[in-house]
Amino acid sequence: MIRNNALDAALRASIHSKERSAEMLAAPFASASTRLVATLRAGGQVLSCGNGGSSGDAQHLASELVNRFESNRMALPAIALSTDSSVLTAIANDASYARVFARQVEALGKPGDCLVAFSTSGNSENVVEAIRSAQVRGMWILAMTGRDGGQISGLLGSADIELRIPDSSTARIQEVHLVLIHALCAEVDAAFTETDFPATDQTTPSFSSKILRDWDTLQQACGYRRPLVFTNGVFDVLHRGHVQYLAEARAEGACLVLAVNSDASVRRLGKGADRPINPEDDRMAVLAALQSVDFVTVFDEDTPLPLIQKLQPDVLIKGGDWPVERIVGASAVQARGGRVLSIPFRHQRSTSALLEKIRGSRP
Ligand SMILES: O=C(CO)[C@@H](O)[C@H](O)[C@H](O)[C@H](O)COP(=O)(O)O
Ligand SMILES: [Zn+2]
Repeated sequence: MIRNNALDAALRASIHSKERSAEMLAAPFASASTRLVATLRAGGQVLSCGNGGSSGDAQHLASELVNRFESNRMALPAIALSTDSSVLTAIANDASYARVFARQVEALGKPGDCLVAFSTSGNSENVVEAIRSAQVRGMWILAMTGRDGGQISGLLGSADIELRIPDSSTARIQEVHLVLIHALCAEVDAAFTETDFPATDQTTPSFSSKILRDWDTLQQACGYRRPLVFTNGVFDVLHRGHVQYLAEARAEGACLVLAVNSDASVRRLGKGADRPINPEDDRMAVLAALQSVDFVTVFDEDTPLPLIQKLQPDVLIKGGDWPVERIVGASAVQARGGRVLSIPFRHQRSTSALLEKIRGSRP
């Protein structure tokens, strides 16, 4: 058998690097794949970037998300930021090469999206700048690094994930990055099977899957989808004011959880003997059909405080009739650095007024 020493050495070194990575990256890889799937399920997109061989990796990942990896599934949104030479040359020429990815993140990134940042040294300035811009926009970072993780490692926050290859050779690090790309894509393929997304509706999961009564299940489903927005209410007879307010609430983050008062808890509010008009199952079904609502749940307590404490939302929202200081759970959310908003009503509508009108028109 003829062997080539250079090839043997490269293959041996690559295998060694892959074996060490298998030992060290199992846990962060599991978090990264779970989080990537959750991001895509929430309608978030993936932006990817890197230089040289890593720009190829960024493109490789995006192509397999947009098209497919090994099995048929819906198309998924991903853009490699190293592909448009007009955009790249304009930014590099008018600003600087350090800004080529950051500027595109500012143009395309939305809260809850993922930036996959490839850098074997962890020090490429344009990748570092892209990470900073993505963090400002409420995106999370999946950093694919090597060596000691460089500057990138120090920039990452608690919401970010680093897959750092334990090697010091750029080539070996890139070789393991490619294995990670394929392993991530296999997890994405498995999560987005044709069964989950039937051919008749390839983009919208069925609305009944948004109704999660069990708070543990809800916490698992939305825990990674941050910034997480929470609101609550009775929502007995849905009207235009509700729809507008929920759309504005959703725009504040990457996922909106809506908790409705149970029928028993509505009765305790003393709105009238015949309230709620619509039982909780019906109210939840109608709300789950709204595009702005990611999950609907129910609470039986007098206030949603226990649920807010469990989910730890980043943004807590009520309608404009609630001043911030009276919003239940406000101090718990603010203590974690979250925001509490009272969204002014743009349409003066109320369920009680609607009901009076209907009753008044009875023959
Ligand atoms: O592919 C290779 C080396 O294998 C090179 O093109 C390499 O990617 C370039 O030198 C990059 O500029 C290195 O950047 P980084 O990995 O340190 O961020
Ligand atoms: Zn290379």
